[in-house]
Amino acid sequence: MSDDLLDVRELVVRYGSTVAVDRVSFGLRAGETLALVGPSGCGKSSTATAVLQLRRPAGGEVWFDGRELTGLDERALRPLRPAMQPVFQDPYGSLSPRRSIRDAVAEPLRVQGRWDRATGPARVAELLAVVGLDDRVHGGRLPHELSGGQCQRVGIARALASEPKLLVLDEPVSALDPSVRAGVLNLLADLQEKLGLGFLFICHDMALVRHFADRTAEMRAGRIERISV
Ligand SMILES: Nc1ncnc2c1ncn2[C@@H]1O[C@H](COP(=O)(O)OP(=O)(O)OP(=O)(O)O)[C@@H](O)[C@H]1O
Repeated sequence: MSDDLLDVRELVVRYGSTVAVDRVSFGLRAGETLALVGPSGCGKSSTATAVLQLRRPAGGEVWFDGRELTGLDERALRPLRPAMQPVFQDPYGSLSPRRSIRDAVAEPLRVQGRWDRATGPARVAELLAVVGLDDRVHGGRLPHELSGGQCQRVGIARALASEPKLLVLDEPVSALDPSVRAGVLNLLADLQEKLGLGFLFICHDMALVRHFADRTAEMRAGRIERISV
């Protein structure tokens, strides 16, 4: 075990006979951003979903916050899952189209048994405020009544509701208008500084990665070729 928040060792992901991730290893400290970059199909998203244990890896180890996850069954994983949260590329696709923004942010609290009728609504308003949205203005709206950038902020608020230590950001601004990308990235950077979050940041835009990441892991054909600072 290392001091890293996340320590991935020799990770292997297979789809049938396709080896999508081939013995990938990296570490990530609290408060750090590690970018995963590389051409389409090189295995970035497969690495992310295997780290999150959304798809169980075929081999290797994933140490998260001092626990090895690949050996745990679903029941043992359940209490650990809130601490590692994904934020996906498509802000609308991550939200239920018929559920209000307020409900979307409240859902993780309810699912995790942390909803309190007295304090829950204020907690939701607080989470929306953290991501720059106003519960009174935006809380009652449906996802299609928000902009892409605002929707992605809701996705981030939902992730924060679980009080995570790690965010796995899979192309979080790629679907957004260039004019709103910087705002969302600045928000993420502020949150990281305030909360000490670790970010595994999947991105294909090298200019953005250079600006945003502490270290960059370059993937090709399922393998990490190098990790640079
Ligand atoms: N559900 C799946 N079933 C079969 N093969 C898959 C599946 N998901 C991914 N693959 C394959 O695994 C390899 C890695 O895909 P992955 O989506 O992880 O790459 P990526 O680097 O994230 O690509 P992109 O940048 O285009 O999202 C590719 O060859 C892909 O075709």
